[in-house]
Amino acid sequence: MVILKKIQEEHPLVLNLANSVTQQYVANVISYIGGSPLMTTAIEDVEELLSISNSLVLNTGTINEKELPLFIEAGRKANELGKPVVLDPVAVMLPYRASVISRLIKEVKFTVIRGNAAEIAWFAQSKIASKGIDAIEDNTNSKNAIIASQITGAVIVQSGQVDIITDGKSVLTVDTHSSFFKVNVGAGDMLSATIATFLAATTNSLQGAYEATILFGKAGERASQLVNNLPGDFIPKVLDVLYQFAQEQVREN
Ligand SMILES: Nc1ncnc2c1ncn2[C@@H]1O[C@H](COP(=O)(O)OP(=O)(O)OP(=O)(O)O)[C@@H](O)[C@H]1O
Ligand SMILES: Cc1ncsc1CCO
Ligand SMILES: [Mg+2]
Repeated sequence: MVILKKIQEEHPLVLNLANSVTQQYVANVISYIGGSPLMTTAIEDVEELLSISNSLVLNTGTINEKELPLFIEAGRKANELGKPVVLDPVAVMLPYRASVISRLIKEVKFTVIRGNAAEIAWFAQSKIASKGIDAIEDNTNSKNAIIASQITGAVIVQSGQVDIITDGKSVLTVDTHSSFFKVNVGAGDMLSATIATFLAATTNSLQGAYEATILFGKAGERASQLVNNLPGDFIPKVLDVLYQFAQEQVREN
């Protein structure tokens, strides 16, 4: 895990325009794996913060019309400064959100787009059954992810029972087995932030997204063994295991 080791040496700063539901989990996942999280909602602040950040996450889970200029400004400045940008397009299948993301992707070039099968299908101009933030059909097919990557120019991470990572040419998969990711709200937001932390420590976006997804999946598997068949302790256990994985890298240094 070369990139995880580099994160322990560099403690990259990851700037988040987060949703207002899962911010604490997102901040913690970045911190536990060795990064330094920072959240902002101020357009006045964003240029200064980006100049000291190593990557940016735009999570549109609770975005509104007033906040859209902040998201566009942050994404454009990150592009100008050559900092990687991850998009988490929460429930982009719903009409208002679709209009927001359409405007955002016109102005900002994304390094990685991470979403569930229904969200990624939207970028491929296709459709997968969904309800609100959730994909109902669990698509393990890479077709939409490949098309989405070719249309957007971003590396796509399509999360689900099997995670699919593609740059439109190569397709990598992560097939780990965790009991409680699906029911815990925010696991996807945490994965997006984990990916952004990895991108802050490598210039290889496909490999960075892949290694981040493996790490997160493995933490889920180990956490599943630590919980007593109930979901409430699952995310804290995932965070504990991620911390342990990161500390193993520190000890190896
Ligand atoms: N059916 C499943 N079985 C096992 N793991 C899953 C399953 N679906 C998703 N996951 C895992 O859950 C994590 C989050 O992915 P998911 O697709 O649920 O994101 P999401 O829908 O954006 O979640 P949220 O909106 O709650 O943040 C990933 O690590 C993924 O591998
Ligand atoms: C439940 C929910 N609603 C908007 S964002 C969010 C967290 C999952 O992304
Ligand atoms: Mg989500």
